[in-house]
Amino acid sequence: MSTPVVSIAYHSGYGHTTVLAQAVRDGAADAGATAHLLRVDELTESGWALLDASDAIVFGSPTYMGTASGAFHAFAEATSGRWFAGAWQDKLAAGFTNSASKSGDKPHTLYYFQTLAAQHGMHWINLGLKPGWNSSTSSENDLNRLGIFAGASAQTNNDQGPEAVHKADIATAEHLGRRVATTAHTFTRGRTTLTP
Ligand SMILES: Cc1cc2nc3c(=O)[nH]c(=O)nc-3n(C[C@H](O)[C@H](O)[C@H](O)COP(=O)(O)O)c2cc1C
Repeated sequence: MSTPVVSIAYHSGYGHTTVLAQAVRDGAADAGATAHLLRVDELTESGWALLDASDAIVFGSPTYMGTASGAFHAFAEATSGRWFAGAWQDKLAAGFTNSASKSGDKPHTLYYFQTLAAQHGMHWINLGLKPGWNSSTSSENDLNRLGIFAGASAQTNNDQGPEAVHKADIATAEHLGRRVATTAHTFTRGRTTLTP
């Protein structure tokens, strides 16, 4: 049985989103995937080769000015050669983001990732969690405490460092990593049965 490969392609300006990227990686590894952590602003040829060989690519970026960071957008533009070649067609995709405000327009960053994935013909994996922290009996320690379905989201105060990333948001990112790895297992096994 082949082990699915999950790559996390992310940017982080000040380290907060790196904490989430590591959590996605840990969740994917916990669910039996080979997981690679790749900064999109430091991608080498071997990094691109890892992305090309991945079953799933998880996009991650802080939310800057209501969308992904400039560094992430530069990476997205650099994937256009893969778009022309259809190189990432039928890979799995998912995403995560972090911002300072509770909303901060961060769903838009995830919708942007969804659009990027769709342009490549990739299959989007959503978070698969009910919203937390939305009733009198729930708490900010709930998984998916920010109530966003498209991917994993985090809110970190703008006057605190990466150590302040909320534990519930880290757990939510780990959940996403496990979900991507589990789905990748299903896809890779399914493809094996379909290939003569
Ligand atoms: C240029 C810039 C733009 C930002 N825009 C937003 C924004 O639109 N919404 C928001 O809530 N926070 C915004 N922030 C705050 C960051 O999202 C927040 O500090 C985040 O934790 C940074 O993650 P990082 O450490 O991975 O770079 C912005 C920060 C910067 C530097």
